[in-house]
Parts: sequence; structure tokens; C-alpha cells
Amino acid sequence: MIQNVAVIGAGSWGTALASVLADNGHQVTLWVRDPKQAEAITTTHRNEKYLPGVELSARIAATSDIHAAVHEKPIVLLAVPSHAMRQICRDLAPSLASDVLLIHAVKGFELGTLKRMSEVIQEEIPFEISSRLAVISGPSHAEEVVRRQPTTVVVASESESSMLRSQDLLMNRNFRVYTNPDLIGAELAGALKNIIALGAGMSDGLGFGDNAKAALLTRGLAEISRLGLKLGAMPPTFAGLAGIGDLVATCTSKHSRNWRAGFLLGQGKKLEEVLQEIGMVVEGVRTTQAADVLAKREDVEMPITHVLYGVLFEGKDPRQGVEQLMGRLKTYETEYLNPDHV
Ligand SMILES: NC(=O)c1ccc[n+]([C@@H]2O[C@H](COP(=O)([O-])OP(=O)(O)OC[C@H]3O[C@@H](n4cnc5c(N)ncnc54)[C@H](O)[C@@H]3O)[C@@H](O)[C@H]2O)c1
Ligand SMILES: O=P(O)(O)OC[C@H](O)CO
Repeated sequence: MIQNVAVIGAGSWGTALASVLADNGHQVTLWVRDPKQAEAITTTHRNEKYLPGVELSARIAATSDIHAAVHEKPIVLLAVPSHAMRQICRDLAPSLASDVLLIHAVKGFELGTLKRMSEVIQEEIPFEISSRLAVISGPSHAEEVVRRQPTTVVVASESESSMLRSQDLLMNRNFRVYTNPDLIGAELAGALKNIIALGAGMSDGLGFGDNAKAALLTRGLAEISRLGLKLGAMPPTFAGLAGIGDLVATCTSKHSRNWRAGFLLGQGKKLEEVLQEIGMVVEGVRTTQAADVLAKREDVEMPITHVLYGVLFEGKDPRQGVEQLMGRLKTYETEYLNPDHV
């Protein structure tokens, strides 16, 4: 069934998801803060700032009026940076239809509260709406999705009907959507992999090779899963698209802003100049901050995250960080095979 869908956030990901929805025949209203950018997207059918050179469907119209964007829409998809989520939910909550299906596509935590995005949404939007929330996660660079290159993602929700509706809404021959009931795991895996992508980029920026990158991916997965499970994720989710799938995509892709930020840091640039040079959201930076605090709070060992925290926020030299990781006390590979593990 053709639907009217509001997509909140016209950065690369919101625009790419709007494009998938338009390919599926839906009418999309894309909300963007800047009225000039809204007009440019509607009239030129392009979003040159975030996805240069890509022609968008005429089924996508942009607006800078958030109330008009969501008013009477049966489906609202949120694709804003994590730091903007709470305020945006506050702004749009009064205009939401009571039976709206909410989907979010955001990979991060709220820094001050250390909450997942669904927790933030559920605090700002009435329960009868937010209890139907679904999240979309998985290996999906906007630059490839918008060019209709084969992509697989996962939609997760505690509400089975919301999960199935989200799958039907987004799935097409280029964009394959799996379902997963583990909303917490999909959110945590999607956010935490960005930390490891920063590390993988840094390793490349330092001139290290495949051995180092493979080590980061593997040991990185071990530590983000350890935290994820402590916070309520189900183990198979970290072995799935939102976990290992997105970890591989983000740690090895030229499109990844997190990988690129790490690469530039590895080459000796300072965080501020790196973020300025990239000019788009690099969620892994805040997520490293959040995860370092969460690891301490939950008593979970996350050595890679802690070293990255030092490089990002305490002026640690990346090479010194590598020495610190390689020089850790000898240990076992997996807690499950360790004789002390009960
Ligand atoms: N780009 C991708 O390929 C991709 C894929 C999957 C998930 N994501 C996730 O989607 C989320 C959005 O990322 P993106 O890639 O679209 O980012 P982006 O940097 O491309 O765009 C961010 C958008 O948010 C707007 N914005 C910034 N601060 C804002 C604020 N305070 N209030 C309202 N709007 C604000 C910007 O103007 C811009 O339109 C992130 O959590 C990211 O991890 C991105
Ligand atoms: O460009 P990044 O590093 O924000 O990664 C984008 C997506 O999360 C990849 O799935």
C-alpha cells in the first residue's frame, strides 16, 4: 500500500532512506532545518551538500516546517544525529498522529544520560506511540543505498507488527530487510561499532596493515559485544547484520566518516580539525565517550575503547595507544573457554 511518510533529517542517511521509500512508491516529506536547503531539494531533486551528483525522485518533497512534515503522517522515520534526537522528539511530539508508526535509524547514545535512542524517544513521545517503535540498523552506507547497490539491513522492534510493517515499507530488490526482535541489541551494536571503525581508520592512518585491522575488528567485536550483552543485547545480534555486518562495512569502507576520522587522527591531525574537515556527523566520537563511562559503570573491560578515548580527549599519541594495547598483560581469548569462567 502506498503511504505518506515523513523522514526527519535530510543528511546523507535521511536522504538515502527517503530515496528507498520513493523507489517503493511512497510519497515522502523530507524535513530539513534550513529552509533554503528544503527549497533546493524540492526544486532541483538533489541534495548536493550530502549526496552530491545524485538525482532524487520527484516523490520526495522537502520542508523546514517540522509540524507540517509529520502532521497526519502514518509513518515517521527519524534520521538525525544522536545529539539532536531529544529536542527533535520534543518539537514534533505534539503534531504526531496517535496511530503513527515511528522508525529510527540513528546509531548513537545521548551523551549526558548514556541512554539509547529508543529510550530518549520513549521519554519524549507518548507511550501508546513509542511502544510501537522500530529501529533500522546494519551495513548501509548512504552513498551506496542511494545508487541502488545491494544492501541488507535489519529492522528490530519489541512490537512484532511494527517490525513487519517496517520491513514491508522499506524492502525492495536492492534493499533487503531482515527482522530481529532484539531492539536493544540492534541499537547497541549499530552505535558501538563506530568506536572500532575509528580505531580501524587510525590503524590505517598509522600505516599498519591487514593484521592490525583484523585484530581490531576481532578484539573490537569481543569488547563491544561484552558491553552490549551486559546492557541487555542478545548474543546473535552482534553476530548478525547490525553487529559483525556493520563492523566490517564501517571499518573497511571509503565512505565511512568514522573510519575517515580515525585515519586523519592516525595521520597526526587533531580532533577539531578532523571534524571540521569531514563536515558530517561522526557518531563514534561521542559514542567512545559514552562507552568509556558505561564500561566503567558496568565493570566491563574495553581496552580499545579506553585507548581511543585517550587519543580523542586526552591528547594521547595514537602510537602510544597501540603500544599500550599490545603490551597488555597476557590473557585468554574468550571468557567461555577460560577455566575460571563459570
Ligand atoms: N550516512 C550513512 O551512511 C548512515 C547509515 C546508517 C546510519 N547512519 C546514522 O544516521 C544518523 C544521521 O547521520 P547522517 O549520515 O544522515 O548525518 P549527516 O552528517 O549526513 O547529516 C546530519 C543532518 O542532521 C542535521 N543536523 C545536525 N545537527 C542538527 C540538530 N541539532 N538538529 C536538527 N538537525 C541537525 C544536519 O543539518 C544534517 O542535515 C547518524 O546516527 C548516523 O550514524 C548514517
Ligand atoms: O559513515 P559512518 O561511519 O557514519 O557509517 C555509516 C553507517 O553506519 C554504515 O552502516
